[in-house]
Amino acid sequence: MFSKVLVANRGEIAVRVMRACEELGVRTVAVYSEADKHGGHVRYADEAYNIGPARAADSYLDHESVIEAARKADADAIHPGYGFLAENAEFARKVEDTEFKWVGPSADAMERLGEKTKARALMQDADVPVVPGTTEPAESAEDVKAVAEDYGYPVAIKAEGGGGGRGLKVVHSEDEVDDQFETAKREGEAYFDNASVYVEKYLESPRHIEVQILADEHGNVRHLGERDCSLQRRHQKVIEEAPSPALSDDLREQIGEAARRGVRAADYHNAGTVEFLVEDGEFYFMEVNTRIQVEHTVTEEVTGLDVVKWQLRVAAGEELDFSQDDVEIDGHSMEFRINAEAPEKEFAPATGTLATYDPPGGIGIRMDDAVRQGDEIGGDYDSMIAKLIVTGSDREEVLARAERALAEFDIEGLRTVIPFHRLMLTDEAFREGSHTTKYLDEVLDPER
Ligand SMILES: Nc1ncc2cc(-c3cccc4ccccc34)c(N3CC[C@@H](N)C3)nc2n1
Ligand SMILES: [Ca+2]
Repeated sequence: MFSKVLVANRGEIAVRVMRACEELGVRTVAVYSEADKHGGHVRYADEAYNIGPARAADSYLDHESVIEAARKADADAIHPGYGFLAENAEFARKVEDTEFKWVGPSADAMERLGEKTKARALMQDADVPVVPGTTEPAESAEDVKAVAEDYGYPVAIKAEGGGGGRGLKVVHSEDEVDDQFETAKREGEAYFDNASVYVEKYLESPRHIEVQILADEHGNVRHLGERDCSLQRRHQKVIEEAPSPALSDDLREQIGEAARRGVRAADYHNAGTVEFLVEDGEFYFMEVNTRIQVEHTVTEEVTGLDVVKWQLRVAAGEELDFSQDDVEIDGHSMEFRINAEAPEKEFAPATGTLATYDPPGGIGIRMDDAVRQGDEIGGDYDSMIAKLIVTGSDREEVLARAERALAEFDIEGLRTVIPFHRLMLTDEAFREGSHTTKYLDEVLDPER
């Protein structure tokens, strides 16, 4: 096991990784920008290095600054967290070429799976159902029409460099194809520096189901069950849960095994998430996230497995010491992202001072955060300041416990989405688990 790990991130995920290190007897190194010099992750670490000004491009995204800090600290490994450089194959390759171990999949695996059309072809070869469409880039509007010929409208034109809702164009009829195709390529070039697009049958109201994977460097691949991320607003996940209320046990088993096959075929190691769309009892591969995710927590709560500790052990060459049959889903868990945003102002980012920060407690409550009362919350980075994870024996108990926890949660001095979460818990569709990925957008912005 490593003796010292540098966490190339900030906020709650940096503290999360450092907690795993603490439990493994590993010393921790924080990196921070000028804006974060009093940050929670700096307070928590054994040592900390300034890597630049507030602007992420000049600090948390600066390859050389991060590697330089690892050298100064004489760290053994670098854990990227999520966001920032976590899925940057170029940086992963740079780290692989240094004396530091990269805590994540290989740069090659990231590249194999990062290219959406390559990933789709690879999954198809592994008998993983993919959303019907092309596994090669679309060269012309004719390719779009060909998919519509086979599967009907609407179809989706997706940018190879897109993801997370960016670079997705829905085409409802043939007369829209030419313009939408040209626009998709132009925007792909402009936003992702990649004009390549591909085509899929557009599923009208899918659930967004993702499977947590752990794979060691000795050929063991396990899935840790699924998460349901269907409650989203403009492609931002709001509440995630495990297990999904929408899957039968049979579908659960099929999706988990498909995810394992796909990851094995990709020669993938460490933690990863295989994303699927589920509609009418069918599931379709969408993409792989080659990083630890914000919502990994709900999987940990229902399996009892510490995914981040396993990332560190696998990176240190250890074997997964449990079989697939040992993985049991017990109970139910929901994660509420606590964002500094004003729900009444279209969720605009909010800044201010945490005059009061009094999170809930009690049975089944987990808080993953890096803030404390009195902290300044600026607008330099993403708006999530904490995660409230609520676990219980079943979904009903989680809903009741979440209502209690959100009622206890007291934040003054800063607008947050807590009132929105309280409202969601009174929503009929959400309470019965029948919401789809479109539900929120249709409820909150019906005219969109
Ligand atoms: N062929 C096909 N059909 C339906 C889809 C539905 C989504 C989707 C997934 C999750 C939330 C959404 C919210 C509004 C609109 C779409 C979604 C989707 N996403 C959204 C972000 C990225 N992960 C891919 N791709 C889709 N692709
Ligand atoms: Ca994704």
